[in-house]
Amino acid sequence: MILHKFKNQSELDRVAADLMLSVVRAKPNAVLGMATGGTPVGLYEEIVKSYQQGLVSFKEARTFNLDEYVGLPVSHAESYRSFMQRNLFDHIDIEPENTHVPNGNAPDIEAECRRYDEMMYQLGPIDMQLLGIGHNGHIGFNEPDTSLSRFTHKVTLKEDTREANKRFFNSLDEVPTHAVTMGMGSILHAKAILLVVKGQEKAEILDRTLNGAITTEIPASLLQTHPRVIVLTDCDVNYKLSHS
Ligand SMILES: O=P(O)(O)OC[C@H]1O[C@](O)(CO)[C@@H](O)[C@@H]1O
Repeated sequence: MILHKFKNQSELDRVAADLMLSVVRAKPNAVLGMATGGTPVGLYEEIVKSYQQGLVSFKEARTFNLDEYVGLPVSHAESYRSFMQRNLFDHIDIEPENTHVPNGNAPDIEAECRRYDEMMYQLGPIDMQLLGIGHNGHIGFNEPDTSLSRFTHKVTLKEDTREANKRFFNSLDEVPTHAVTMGMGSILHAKAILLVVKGQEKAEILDRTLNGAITTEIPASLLQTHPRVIVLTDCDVNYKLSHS
C-alpha cells in the first residue's frame, strides 16, 4: 500500500478523481468499482466537473457498486442507486445499462447475489475499485466477523454502522438492518484499489488497517495483501510508505 496524506479534503478529492479519470482515459471501456457514503461525494463532484469541461467521457465505461441496502425502495433518496444517480450518473455520459448496483429488493436475494457476481466476473476484473472505510473497518458492507465471505452476499449491518449511517435518515429506525455487499474476494480481485479515508476520527482505524495484524475483525486490513492499493487521506497517521 502507498499512503498519500493531504492537508485539505478538496485537494484529496481532486487527486482521487484524477486517479479514477486516468483509468478511463487509458482504457475507455474500463470497469470502475464505485462506493457510496459521505466519503466519495466530493470526488464525484470533481469527476462531474472534469466531464463538464470535456476532459473525459464515460460513454464506454462500466461500473459496479459495492453494495445496496436490502428492502429500501430504489426510489428512496438514500438507496445507493439513488445516491449514484444524484451524485454521479445523472451528470455524466455513462450509459444507464452500464451502471450496476445490486438489487436489494430482489425477491430472491441469493439469486441476485449470484447474478451480480456472474456479471462482475464476465465484465471484470474491475480496473479500479474505489473504497471508503467504516469506523469499524468495514469495506463495502463487509462487517467485522470471525470469517469473511468471498462473493456477493447479504449481511446484517452492525449497530455501530447503522448508528453511523443514521445521519442520512430521519431516525435510527429508518436505517435498514441488512444490505447486499460485494465480497472481500471480489474487492481484492480488482486490479487496483483506491482507498479514501477522511476525517481524523478515522485515524485509528486507518492506522490498524495499515499497520495492524491482518484480521477478519478489521476487514480493511485484508487490503495489506493486495499489490496495488493507494490510500488517500487527510488523517494524521504514520506508515512506512507515506507521502505528504
Ligand atoms: O463514507 P462514510 O459515510 O463514512 O461510510 C464509510 C463507508 O461505508 C460505506 O458506506 C459502506 O457502503 C462505504 O461505501 C463508505 O465509504
